[in-house]
Amino acid sequence: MLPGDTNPTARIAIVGVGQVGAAAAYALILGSVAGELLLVDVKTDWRDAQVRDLSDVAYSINSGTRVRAATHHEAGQCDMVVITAGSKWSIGETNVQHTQRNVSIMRSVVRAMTPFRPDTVVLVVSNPVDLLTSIAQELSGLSKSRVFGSGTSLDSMRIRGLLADKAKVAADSIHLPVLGIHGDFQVVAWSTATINGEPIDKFFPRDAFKRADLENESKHRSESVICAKGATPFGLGSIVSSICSSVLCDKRDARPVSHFQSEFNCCFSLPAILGREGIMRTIEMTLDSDEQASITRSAKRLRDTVERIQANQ
Ligand SMILES: NC(=O)c1ccc[n+]([C@@H]2O[C@H](COP(=O)([O-])OP(=O)(O)OC[C@H]3O[C@@H](n4cnc5c(N)ncnc54)[C@H](O)[C@@H]3O)[C@@H](O)[C@H]2O)c1
Repeated sequence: MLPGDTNPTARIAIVGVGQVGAAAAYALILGSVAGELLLVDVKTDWRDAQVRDLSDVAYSINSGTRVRAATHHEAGQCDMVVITAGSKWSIGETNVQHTQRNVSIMRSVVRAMTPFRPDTVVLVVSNPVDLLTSIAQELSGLSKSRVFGSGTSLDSMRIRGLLADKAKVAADSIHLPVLGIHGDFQVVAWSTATINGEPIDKFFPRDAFKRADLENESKHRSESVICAKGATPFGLGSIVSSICSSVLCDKRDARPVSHFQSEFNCCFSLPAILGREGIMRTIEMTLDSDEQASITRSAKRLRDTVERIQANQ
């Protein structure tokens, strides 16, 4: 990391130091993104073991980040809080039951941290990320711009990498965001795709490859990794670290993240500028009519689910 990527006076808390939380901590320590990293988990023996293991990483590279155990309340007083608390799917559990369990974990995590320091920025990573971001935002008492979710950041990074491999160019010469609700209904914004600043159709003839194949590879890669090893910690861990750096160093860079959309009264991913106050602004995009209709359909479904859950709380 470069000096402009770190903020030595900042404190970050990670709530839920399972596989994803620990990978995020590892990436944050390697990058010395903040001066102090507070780890929180309901399993306190587990949390303390993660503190000892990750402290060794900090010592081994002379990191500017120190690691310690903390409570939920202390987490709510940090500059930034990353929520990776969740539960794994159990055999026999339906999707609805699993979602309800994660909603109830998110409620208890957010309630245990309130009142938050008013300038805290909260990054929600736990799934289903758009639903849980919408719920955390409502319960936190923070301004809407200060609570956002990782959303489709990993999906966008992944499809950009896959397309870069095909085009034999660097990944950062590709613009191809994945937008909407993370998961089955996310939308790849092909109509906006560019390679080296030129529309994708100028680079690749339309029949050069099947776009649906690339989308499916990107969408289903997490499932295949989870089937084989139980979690997808590393990709997301490194994205969490770079999002924290964008916020704490007030970088004002653009990323597709899940944030509040007033038209739908819930959170989902559109590109946004990130800075010290969280979401600084949404970037307006002109999508084609199919892409827009697909996002609108799934956003309305999410809004109905959020309203149903809020009515039953
Ligand atoms: N948004 C994405 O792209 C994406 C990608 C991968 C994983 N995830 C999500 O990240 C979350 C974590 O995944 P994981 O593989 O690390 O799971 P994990 O089971 O390994 O870790 C979850 C941790 O949360 C802790 N926890 C549970 N309730 C808590 C509470 N109330 N307070 C504090 N800690 C609590 C558990 O003790 C556990 O250590 C899951 O919801 C997963 O679906 C999201």
